[in-house]
Amino acid sequence: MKGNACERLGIDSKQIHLPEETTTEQLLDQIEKLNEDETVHGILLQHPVPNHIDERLAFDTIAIEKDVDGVTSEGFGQTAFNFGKFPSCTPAAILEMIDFYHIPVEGKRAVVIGRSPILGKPVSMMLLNRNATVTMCHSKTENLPEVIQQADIVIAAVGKPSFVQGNWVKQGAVILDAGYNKGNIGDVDYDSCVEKAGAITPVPGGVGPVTISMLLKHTVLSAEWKTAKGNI
Ligand SMILES: Nc1nc(=O)c2c([nH]1)NC[C@@H]1CN(c3ccc(C(=O)N[C@@H](CCC(=O)O)C(=O)O)cc3)C=[N+]21
Repeated sequence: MKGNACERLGIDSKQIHLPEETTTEQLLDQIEKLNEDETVHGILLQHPVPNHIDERLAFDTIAIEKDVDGVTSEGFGQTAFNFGKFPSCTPAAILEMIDFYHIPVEGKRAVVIGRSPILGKPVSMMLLNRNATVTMCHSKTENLPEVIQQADIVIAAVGKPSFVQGNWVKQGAVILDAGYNKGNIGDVDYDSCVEKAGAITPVPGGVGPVTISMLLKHTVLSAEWKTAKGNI
Protein backbone atom coordinates (compact mmCIF):
# COMPACT_ATOMS: atom_id res chain seq x y z
CA MET A 1 0.00 0.00 0.00
CA LYS A 2 3.05 2.23 -0.18
CA GLY A 3 2.36 5.68 -1.56
CA ASN A 4 -1.40 5.62 -1.24
CA ALA A 5 -3.25 8.69 -0.05
CA CYS A 6 -3.59 7.55 3.54
CA GLU A 7 0.08 6.76 3.87
CA ARG A 8 1.11 10.08 2.38
CA LEU A 9 -1.30 11.98 4.59
CA GLY A 10 -0.72 9.73 7.57
CA ILE A 11 -4.15 10.63 8.94
CA ASP A 12 -4.95 8.99 12.23
CA SER A 13 -7.77 9.38 14.71
CA LYS A 14 -8.05 8.81 18.39
CA GLN A 15 -11.28 8.40 20.29
CA ILE A 16 -11.34 9.64 23.86
CA HIS A 17 -14.33 8.28 25.70
CA LEU A 18 -14.94 10.07 28.99
CA PRO A 19 -17.34 8.69 31.60
CA GLU A 20 -20.79 10.25 31.92
CA GLU A 21 -19.93 11.76 35.34
CA THR A 22 -17.02 13.78 33.91
CA THR A 23 -17.22 17.39 35.09
CA THR A 24 -17.02 20.45 32.82
CA GLU A 25 -13.65 21.19 34.42
CA GLN A 26 -12.28 17.73 33.55
CA LEU A 27 -13.60 17.98 30.00
CA LEU A 28 -11.98 21.39 29.56
CA ASP A 29 -8.65 19.96 30.84
CA GLN A 30 -8.89 17.19 28.25
CA ILE A 31 -9.64 19.65 25.44
CA GLU A 32 -6.76 21.89 26.52
CA LYS A 33 -4.39 18.90 26.39
CA LEU A 34 -5.48 18.26 22.81
CA ASN A 35 -5.10 21.96 21.99
CA GLU A 36 -1.49 21.76 23.11
CA ASP A 37 -0.74 18.44 21.41
CA GLU A 38 1.26 19.23 18.26
CA THR A 39 0.25 15.94 16.65
CA VAL A 40 -3.48 16.81 16.82
CA HIS A 41 -4.89 18.95 14.00
CA GLY A 42 -8.61 18.54 14.55
CA ILE A 43 -10.83 18.14 17.60
CA LEU A 44 -14.46 17.01 17.44
CA LEU A 45 -16.47 17.07 20.64
CA GLN A 46 -19.52 14.89 20.09
CA HIS A 47 -22.76 16.74 20.67
CA PRO A 48 -24.80 16.36 22.84
CA VAL A 49 -22.86 16.21 26.10
CA PRO A 50 -24.62 15.31 29.37
CA ASN A 51 -26.82 18.07 30.85
CA HIS A 52 -24.50 18.89 33.74
CA ILE A 53 -21.72 19.89 31.31
CA ASP A 54 -21.50 23.43 29.93
CA GLU A 55 -21.42 22.51 26.24
CA ARG A 56 -20.91 26.07 24.99
CA LEU A 57 -17.90 26.55 27.25
CA ALA A 58 -16.53 23.16 26.18
CA PHE A 59 -16.96 23.96 22.47
CA ASP A 60 -15.38 27.39 22.97
CA THR A 61 -12.35 25.83 24.64
CA ILE A 62 -11.38 24.13 21.35
CA ALA A 63 -8.53 26.08 19.72
CA ILE A 64 -9.88 27.87 16.63
CA GLU A 65 -7.24 26.34 14.33
CA LYS A 66 -8.33 22.85 15.45
CA ASP A 67 -12.06 23.57 15.31
CA VAL A 68 -12.66 21.34 12.29
CA ASP A 69 -16.39 21.07 13.09
CA GLY A 70 -17.02 24.81 13.33
CA VAL A 71 -18.48 24.53 16.83
CA THR A 72 -16.74 27.44 18.55
CA SER A 73 -18.47 30.82 18.78
CA GLU A 74 -15.65 32.23 16.68
CA GLY A 75 -15.98 29.47 14.08
CA PHE A 76 -19.72 30.02 13.86
CA GLY A 77 -19.18 33.77 13.56
CA GLN A 78 -16.73 33.21 10.71
CA THR A 79 -19.22 30.95 8.95
CA ALA A 80 -21.99 33.52 9.42
CA PHE A 81 -19.77 36.30 8.04
CA ASN A 82 -18.72 34.04 5.17
CA PHE A 83 -14.98 33.87 5.73
CA GLY A 84 -14.64 30.74 7.85
CA LYS A 85 -12.16 28.00 7.12
CA PHE A 86 -14.12 25.20 8.76
CA PRO A 87 -17.88 25.38 8.71
CA SER A 88 -19.65 22.77 10.79
CA CYS A 89 -19.35 19.39 9.02
CA THR A 90 -23.03 18.54 8.47
CA PRO A 91 -23.85 22.00 7.04
CA ALA A 92 -20.71 21.72 4.89
CA ALA A 93 -21.92 18.31 3.68
CA ILE A 94 -25.32 19.74 2.78
CA LEU A 95 -23.77 22.55 0.71
CA GLU A 96 -21.34 20.07 -0.86
CA MET A 97 -24.23 17.88 -2.03
CA ILE A 98 -26.22 20.87 -3.29
CA ASP A 99 -23.20 21.94 -5.35
CA PHE A 100 -22.33 18.45 -6.56
CA TYR A 101 -25.81 18.05 -8.01
CA HIS A 102 -25.89 21.63 -9.35
CA ILE A 103 -28.95 22.56 -7.32
CA PRO A 104 -29.63 26.29 -7.82
CA VAL A 105 -29.56 28.24 -4.54
CA GLU A 106 -29.48 31.93 -5.40
CA GLY A 107 -32.91 33.50 -5.09
CA LYS A 108 -34.48 30.17 -4.10
CA ARG A 109 -36.58 29.63 -1.01
CA ALA A 110 -34.84 27.42 1.51
CA VAL A 111 -36.66 26.24 4.60
CA VAL A 112 -34.49 24.91 7.42
CA ILE A 113 -36.31 22.89 10.07
CA GLY A 114 -34.32 23.01 13.32
CA ARG A 115 -32.03 25.67 14.77
CA SER A 116 -29.31 23.75 16.57
CA PRO A 117 -25.94 25.48 16.94
CA ILE A 118 -24.04 23.01 14.75
CA LEU A 119 -26.70 22.28 12.15
CA GLY A 120 -29.81 24.41 11.64
CA LYS A 121 -28.25 27.76 12.48
CA PRO A 122 -25.02 27.45 10.52
CA VAL A 123 -26.64 25.85 7.46
CA SER A 124 -29.11 28.75 7.42
CA MET A 125 -26.23 31.23 7.43
CA MET A 126 -24.46 29.35 4.65
CA LEU A 127 -27.58 29.32 2.48
CA LEU A 128 -28.11 33.02 3.20
CA ASN A 129 -24.52 33.70 2.12
CA ARG A 130 -25.39 31.96 -1.15
CA ASN A 131 -28.32 34.35 -1.64
CA ALA A 132 -31.13 31.94 -0.83
CA THR A 133 -34.23 33.32 0.85
CA VAL A 134 -33.96 31.42 4.11
CA THR A 135 -36.72 30.60 6.57
CA MET A 136 -35.70 29.01 9.86
CA CYS A 137 -38.38 26.85 11.47
CA HIS A 138 -38.39 25.38 14.96
CA SER A 139 -40.62 23.95 17.66
CA LYS A 140 -42.57 27.23 18.05
CA THR A 141 -43.20 27.72 14.32
CA GLU A 142 -46.88 28.01 13.49
CA ASN A 143 -48.34 26.31 10.43
CA LEU A 144 -45.12 24.46 9.65
CA PRO A 145 -46.54 22.46 6.71
CA GLU A 146 -47.62 25.73 5.03
CA VAL A 147 -44.14 27.19 5.45
CA ILE A 148 -42.50 24.05 4.08
CA GLN A 149 -44.90 24.14 1.13
CA GLN A 150 -43.12 27.32 -0.06
CA ALA A 151 -39.67 25.73 -0.12
CA ASP A 152 -37.57 24.99 -3.17
CA ILE A 153 -35.02 23.47 -0.79
CA VAL A 154 -35.97 21.72 2.47
CA ILE A 155 -33.30 21.01 5.08
CA ALA A 156 -34.57 18.65 7.77
CA ALA A 157 -32.50 19.02 10.93
CA VAL A 158 -35.06 18.63 13.65
CA GLY A 159 -34.36 15.31 15.37
CA LYS A 160 -37.83 13.80 14.94
CA PRO A 161 -38.01 10.47 13.10
CA SER A 162 -39.84 10.51 9.74
CA PHE A 163 -41.29 13.93 10.59
CA VAL A 164 -41.51 15.72 7.23
CA GLN A 165 -44.47 14.44 5.22
CA GLY A 166 -44.82 14.25 1.46
CA ASN A 167 -48.03 16.28 1.46
CA TRP A 168 -46.16 19.21 3.11
CA VAL A 169 -43.62 19.63 0.32
CA LYS A 170 -43.89 21.33 -3.03
CA GLN A 171 -43.67 19.25 -6.21
CA GLY A 172 -40.05 19.22 -7.35
CA ALA A 173 -38.57 20.43 -4.04
CA VAL A 174 -35.03 19.37 -3.16
CA ILE A 175 -35.04 17.62 0.22
CA LEU A 176 -31.92 17.08 2.32
CA ASP A 177 -32.38 14.91 5.38
CA ALA A 178 -29.80 15.56 8.11
CA GLY A 179 -31.70 13.53 10.71
CA TYR A 180 -29.95 10.74 12.59
CA ASN A 181 -32.57 9.24 14.87
CA LYS A 182 -32.25 5.86 16.60
CA GLY A 183 -32.33 2.94 14.17
CA ASN A 184 -30.83 5.00 11.31
CA ILE A 185 -34.09 6.85 10.68
CA GLY A 186 -34.00 10.31 9.18
CA ASP A 187 -36.22 13.34 9.85
CA VAL A 188 -38.00 12.89 6.51
CA ASP A 189 -40.72 10.39 5.69
CA TYR A 190 -38.84 9.18 2.65
CA ASP A 191 -41.58 7.08 1.06
CA SER A 192 -44.13 9.90 0.91
CA CYS A 193 -41.55 12.63 0.10
CA VAL A 194 -39.79 10.76 -2.71
CA GLU A 195 -43.00 11.01 -4.75
CA LYS A 196 -42.90 14.80 -4.64
CA ALA A 197 -39.19 15.57 -4.52
CA GLY A 198 -37.07 16.74 -7.43
CA ALA A 199 -34.16 15.29 -5.48
CA ILE A 200 -33.93 13.73 -2.03
CA THR A 201 -31.20 12.28 0.20
CA PRO A 202 -31.82 8.93 1.92
CA VAL A 203 -30.91 7.88 5.46
CA PRO A 204 -28.65 5.97 5.74
CA GLY A 205 -26.33 6.71 2.83
CA GLY A 206 -27.09 10.43 2.42
CA VAL A 207 -25.86 13.42 4.41
CA GLY A 208 -24.15 11.25 7.10
CA PRO A 209 -21.25 9.80 5.11
CA VAL A 210 -20.61 13.17 3.43
CA THR A 211 -20.44 14.72 6.92
CA ILE A 212 -17.66 12.30 7.81
CA SER A 213 -15.77 13.14 4.63
CA MET A 214 -16.04 16.87 5.46
CA LEU A 215 -14.51 16.15 8.86
CA LEU A 216 -11.60 14.34 7.20
CA LYS A 217 -11.19 17.12 4.63
CA HIS A 218 -11.11 19.84 7.29
CA THR A 219 -8.64 17.87 9.39
CA VAL A 220 -6.29 17.32 6.45
CA LEU A 221 -6.51 21.01 5.53
CA SER A 222 -5.77 21.96 9.14
CA ALA A 223 -2.65 19.76 9.10
CA GLU A 224 -1.54 21.11 5.71
CA TRP A 225 -1.98 24.73 6.77
CA LYS A 226 -0.04 24.12 9.95
CA THR A 227 2.79 22.51 7.99
CA ALA A 228 2.76 25.36 5.47
CA LYS A 229 2.94 27.91 8.29
CA GLY A 230 5.78 25.99 9.94
CA ASN A 231 7.74 26.12 6.68
CA ILE A 232 7.49 29.86 6.17
N1 LIG B 1 -19.90 17.92 17.14
C1 LIG B 1 -20.67 17.07 16.46
N2 LIG B 1 -20.65 17.10 15.11
C2 LIG B 1 -21.40 16.23 14.38
O1 LIG B 1 -21.38 16.25 13.13
C3 LIG B 1 -22.20 15.26 15.09
C4 LIG B 1 -22.18 15.28 16.49
N3 LIG B 1 -21.42 16.19 17.15
N4 LIG B 1 -22.90 14.40 17.22
C5 LIG B 1 -23.63 13.35 16.57
C6 LIG B 1 -24.09 13.75 15.19
C7 LIG B 1 -24.49 12.59 14.31
N5 LIG B 1 -23.60 12.62 13.18
C8 LIG B 1 -23.59 11.66 12.19
C9 LIG B 1 -22.62 11.63 11.22
C10 LIG B 1 -22.60 10.63 10.27
C11 LIG B 1 -23.55 9.63 10.28
C12 LIG B 1 -23.48 8.57 9.26
O2 LIG B 1 -22.60 8.54 8.43
N6 LIG B 1 -24.43 7.64 9.27
C13 LIG B 1 -24.50 6.57 8.30
C14 LIG B 1 -25.01 5.32 8.93
C15 LIG B 1 -24.14 4.82 10.03
C16 LIG B 1 -24.46 3.40 10.43
O3 LIG B 1 -24.83 2.64 9.58
O4 LIG B 1 -24.31 3.12 11.62
C17 LIG B 1 -25.39 6.97 7.15
O5 LIG B 1 -26.17 7.93 7.32
O6 LIG B 1 -25.32 6.33 6.12
C18 LIG B 1 -24.54 9.65 11.23
C19 LIG B 1 -24.57 10.66 12.18
C20 LIG B 1 -22.74 13.65 13.31
N7 LIG B 1 -22.97 14.33 14.45
